[in-house]
Amino acid sequence: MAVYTDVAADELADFLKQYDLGELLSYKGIAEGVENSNFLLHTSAGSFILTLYEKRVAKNDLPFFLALMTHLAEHGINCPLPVKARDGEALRELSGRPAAIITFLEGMWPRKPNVSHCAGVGEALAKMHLAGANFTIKRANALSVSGWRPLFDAAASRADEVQPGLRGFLAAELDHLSSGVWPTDLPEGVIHADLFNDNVFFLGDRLSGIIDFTFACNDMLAYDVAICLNAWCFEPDHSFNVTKARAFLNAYGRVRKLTASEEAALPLLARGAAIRFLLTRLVDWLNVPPGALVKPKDPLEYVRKLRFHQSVTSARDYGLMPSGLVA
Ligand SMILES: Nc1ncnc2c1ncn2[C@@H]1O[C@H](COP(=O)(O)OP(=O)(O)O)[C@@H](O)[C@H]1O
Ligand SMILES: N[C@@H](CCOP(=O)(O)O)C(=O)O
Repeated sequence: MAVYTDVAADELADFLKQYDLGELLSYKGIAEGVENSNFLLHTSAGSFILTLYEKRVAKNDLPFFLALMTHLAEHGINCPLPVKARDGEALRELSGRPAAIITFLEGMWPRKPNVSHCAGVGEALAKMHLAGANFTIKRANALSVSGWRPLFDAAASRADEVQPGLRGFLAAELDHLSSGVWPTDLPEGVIHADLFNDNVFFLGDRLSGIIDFTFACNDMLAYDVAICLNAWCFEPDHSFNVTKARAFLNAYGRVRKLTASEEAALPLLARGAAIRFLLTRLVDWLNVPPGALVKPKDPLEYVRKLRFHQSVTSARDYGLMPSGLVA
């Protein structure tokens, strides 16, 4: 459960007086997520999600996330909407943390994603990329290449406790990715940057919405594709499932076709995406705050994924044909 900061019932009832959300009927901490503290609220006006933003979220970035959700919702993407208080502001403070209430989205995230889920995600990601095209607020990706070294430095001295040799493995990969090979000329736009299965809701097999924009930023669109290849196209035993990758890439390409340069860069972008999640997971694994109700995610899952991407020689290995057509 990710609840780093608890909220007392009377404090929450007071907080809600700033909104037109009626009376608080019940609330509970949400047993999922690792980044922020989330609560499910039931009020006489309906169900809502209250988020208290924690460690990795800079307060200055919150207007970006909240405005982005509003923008995407206005452009046909089903995502939560920030709820404004009576003064017109959605961003507030609670228990010493920046806080916001967003609308509740119906659906369930898939515990065992199948090929059809992967296709749904490909289509939704491409639609989100197109919908974000005219969003004017900018936010740099704090967790791109230059953000990885500080994470490595924070974890390096204890990395070998998690797996012998991990420190050297990470150092070599970081050296490679920061040696000038990282692409700089691919199409950019607003990316979600964390579109994992617990951030995509389905009703049956139909994708019903996307949540959790707290890593969203401006970066290469194909980097978002690479993140999803990591998050959606491996099996529980960490073997790569090319059928899922093909379904995902095919569905993405039907909405927004990847350029030849984006396709060629996919193996490298997938390595970058793998080390990014490996590093944040490793830091979190080694630093669980005392008393926090959180289940840190396994960093070693990403060692295996990264090794796979290191063995990839072209986007063909992800199910793409050289022409850009899908097999
Ligand atoms: N708008 C929403 N509607 C319904 N459930 C939500 C919503 N936002 C978050 N949740 C629930 O809370 C969990 C954690 O949210 P998430 O945003 O992923 O956490 P974190 O802030 O830690 O990244 C989700 O897996 C989901 O169960
Ligand atoms: N997706 C990240 C963890 C952060 O995401 P959350 O939405 O589960 O809080 C990972 O898998 O490492």
